[in-house]
Amino acid sequence: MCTDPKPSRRRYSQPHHPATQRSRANSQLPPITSCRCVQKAWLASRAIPRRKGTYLMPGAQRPLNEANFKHAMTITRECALDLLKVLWGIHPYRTTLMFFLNILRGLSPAFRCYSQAMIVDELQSFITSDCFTWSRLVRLLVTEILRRAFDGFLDSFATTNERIVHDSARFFVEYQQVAQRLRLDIPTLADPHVRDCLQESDLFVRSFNGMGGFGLLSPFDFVQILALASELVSHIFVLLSLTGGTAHLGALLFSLFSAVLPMILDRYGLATSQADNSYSPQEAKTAERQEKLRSLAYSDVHRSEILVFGLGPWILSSWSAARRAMLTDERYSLTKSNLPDMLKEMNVSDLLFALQNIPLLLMFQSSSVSLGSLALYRSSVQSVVFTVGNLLTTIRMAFQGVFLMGAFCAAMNIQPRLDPPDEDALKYPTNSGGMKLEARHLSYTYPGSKDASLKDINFTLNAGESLAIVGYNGSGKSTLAKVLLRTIDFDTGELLVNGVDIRRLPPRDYHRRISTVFQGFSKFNSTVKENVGLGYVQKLSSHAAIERAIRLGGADSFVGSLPSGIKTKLDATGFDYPSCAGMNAMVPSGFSSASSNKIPHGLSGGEWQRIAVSRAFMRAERPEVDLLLFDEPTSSLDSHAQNKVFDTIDDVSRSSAGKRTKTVVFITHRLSTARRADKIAMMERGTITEFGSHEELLKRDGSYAALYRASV
Ligand SMILES: Nc1ncnc2c1ncn2[C@@H]1O[C@H](COP(=O)(O)OP(=O)(O)OP(=O)(O)O)[C@@H](O)[C@H]1O
Repeated sequence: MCTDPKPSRRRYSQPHHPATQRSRANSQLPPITSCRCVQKAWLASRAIPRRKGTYLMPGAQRPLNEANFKHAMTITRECALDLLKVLWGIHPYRTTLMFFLNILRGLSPAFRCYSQAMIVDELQSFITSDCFTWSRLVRLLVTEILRRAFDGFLDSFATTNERIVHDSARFFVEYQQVAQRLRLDIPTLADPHVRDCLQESDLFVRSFNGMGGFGLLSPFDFVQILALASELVSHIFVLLSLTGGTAHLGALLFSLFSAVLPMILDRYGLATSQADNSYSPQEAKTAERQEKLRSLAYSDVHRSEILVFGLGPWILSSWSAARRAMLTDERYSLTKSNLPDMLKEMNVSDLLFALQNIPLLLMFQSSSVSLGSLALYRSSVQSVVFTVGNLLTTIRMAFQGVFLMGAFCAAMNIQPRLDPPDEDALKYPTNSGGMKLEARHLSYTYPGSKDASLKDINFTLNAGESLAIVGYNGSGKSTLAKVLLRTIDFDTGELLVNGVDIRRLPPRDYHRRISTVFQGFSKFNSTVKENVGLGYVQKLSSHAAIERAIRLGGADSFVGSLPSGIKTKLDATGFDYPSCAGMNAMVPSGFSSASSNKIPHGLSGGEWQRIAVSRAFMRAERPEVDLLLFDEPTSSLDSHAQNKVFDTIDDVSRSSAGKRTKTVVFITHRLSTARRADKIAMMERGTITEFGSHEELLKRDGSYAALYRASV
């Protein structure tokens, strides 16, 4: 796996001992294992033999072979017990109770059979002999009723208890999973193994639904094995007490064999259902494509483009090609006739099951045998066969569950790649007057790309200076912005922030010092208030702060006229509803304005951009913010609005005395705006070819001067 956890490092703070379950669940997971062997075992279990570099799809069943058995053992040894201990710690009493109740539940079927056999015996003696007593029959019936009542009570109590344990455990693991997802940065998430690991970890989290929900087993479901084992032991005990001869023992072994036989066939690759294993990466791709095309056909978001570009027939034919390919594959695997299928056709298990009646005949020959004993014998044999089958299935599911658990443990140990190791981490070096940036020979190639998007970038931007990055499309401006924002790393070179290597600054701390507008900014399907307030969540409930940010971003001009002002819900997709205006017209006249206000309101491109700029201003004025980085913040705005935004950026970056207190970097294609900056970086083919003030670059009469002349 691509991550490089250092075993010596403590990754999670130890949970304190909170009194409530909620705070326990909110605490961080103590380190389960930092052993790389879990990651290695998990990854190795996914490798497809003889196809180097190819892996099973996330969630696919691991073949039951020796290598995987060893991997399962490693995972169990390294993380199962630790994880169970952590989960047990959430509800120690209830979890212990759950274990006992499951064993008790396992014993109850044998008691049931025994009790019913006694009633049958009593009835038999009523019909055939005179040693029958009513009082004994009534006693047996009352005992049976009480037993049933107790069974019912035990069952509902055990189920409720189990649900409480599972729910808390589920919340706990879900919480860890979400927290870990939020910790991970873009380069880490770009790794396909990390994504697969998180996906399998998600499946593990979902398994906490109780009793094999989603067909998966959570560690708590392992108690099922205990319950089944105790059920098996109790039935065997009943059988042994009923029979003694070797003929009966032989029949018993025969019964067990009949239950185990299908699993043996399976073990040697003669299984009848290999669906998951035969799901090759190519088939998975076809399935994914089919699903994507189906979603496209159903999508409202892309409806306009589908209509205007006439994509309907293409979607339909592509979908049907993918679907047909899948159906053909499925049909092919179904028609493949082999030995197990033939054995299945012959219903071997049923045949063996029929033979189990032989000892019944043997018993019948014995004159002393009672009807109840026969019934008890018959039901016990059937229960043994059924329980052995269940036990083997549960063990197989548990075997698969171990790998999902391994994925969870491995996922919890993934380190965000941009986080510096604890021993190297430095605090952000504060600097009055903004952030000083020094780039030395920076280069970067996107994963999977052949060409570098950044090549040998060099510049120095002093604290409080402003820099405009200009250049042709695809010249690397946004990539440089991402590097400066520390959302991606660089391959070679050095980037100093206030004299300190940016790689030694924890990104979370560094990001507190920045406010930004991304080129492809987010549009949240929420209210104006939240769309803006998310720029500084600490002030999300402050009306005044949000209104100020809206004013600074120039969004007040239209927000005031929205149906519910800043509480208006915005339609982020733009096309999710037939049309907001249309919808308003469709609302029956009797509807109150309140209900029509619930319909998300659409915005124009420029209006959305003002919302994004307002979001950046929500945080930009904070004293801890040293860098304002705006990637084409005004590309959709008219010239007047554009100037206003840049005037505001200038105001916000200065103290009340007019001194620059924040460094400003902005990317723009409008060179009339770029000339406002102290420095301009002209980018071409991934590198800065010219750097200096507007006047200096004009004097130089190079690419910038040519671009400037072309634009004015
Ligand atoms: N995620 C990515 N994966 C691979 N290559 C990428 C990725 N993003 C950008 N690139 C490539 O990197 C190069 C620089 O892209 P970048 O977005 O930085 O250009 P830009 O100067 O901001 O362009 P524009 O002016 O059009 O916004 C381009 O060749 C682009 O194709």
